[in-house]
Amino acid sequence: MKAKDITQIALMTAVIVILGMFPGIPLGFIPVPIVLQNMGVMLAGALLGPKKGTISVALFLILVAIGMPFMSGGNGGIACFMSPSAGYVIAWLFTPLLIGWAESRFNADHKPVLEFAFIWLFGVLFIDGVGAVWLAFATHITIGQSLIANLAFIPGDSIKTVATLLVAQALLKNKTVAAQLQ
Ligand SMILES: O=C(O)CCCC[C@@H]1SC[C@@H]2NC(=O)N[C@@H]21
Repeated sequence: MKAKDITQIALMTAVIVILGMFPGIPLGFIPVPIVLQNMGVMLAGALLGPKKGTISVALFLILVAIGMPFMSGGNGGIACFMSPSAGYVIAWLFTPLLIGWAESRFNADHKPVLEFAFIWLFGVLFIDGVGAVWLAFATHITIGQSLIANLAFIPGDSIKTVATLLVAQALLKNKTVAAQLQ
């Protein structure tokens, strides 16, 4: 791995940390807040691809696991992987892999409609689905109830998908940036 790859990974991890500085918005009816951090995870897949994107999210999760207060609201530590939100956080690790794989396999020229579809499928539906199943077990509600409650995340997460797409498309349009990201 080259120095530029390590720099890109570290920068993406920093972006996810910075997005965690925005406090979560509690929903009240489930113990999972609306956060911005999942947008960083989408961006990791859309910009860095499956390998570097996954490493950047893994690095973020390792920092959280060893106690860095990098989750929304300043949370950190191994408890973050056992809380009612843990399903989402664990799904974050696989999201860049899925988005990056789908993009490189089916959308190498970054057509916006397809890119939106892949980010939404793996950055919204996948994360919210895994998170909902874990949440059901953690809070002793049915999976159906949990899935219905999770619908509350879909509008905001869809807006984050559009924002991710716009940032990724703008950066990849620049030939120098695109060449660096290869
Ligand atoms: O800070 C945490 O403990 C993790 C919060 C996870 C929040 C999830 S990510 C997907 C969905 N969209 C949101 O805005 N919030 C939830």
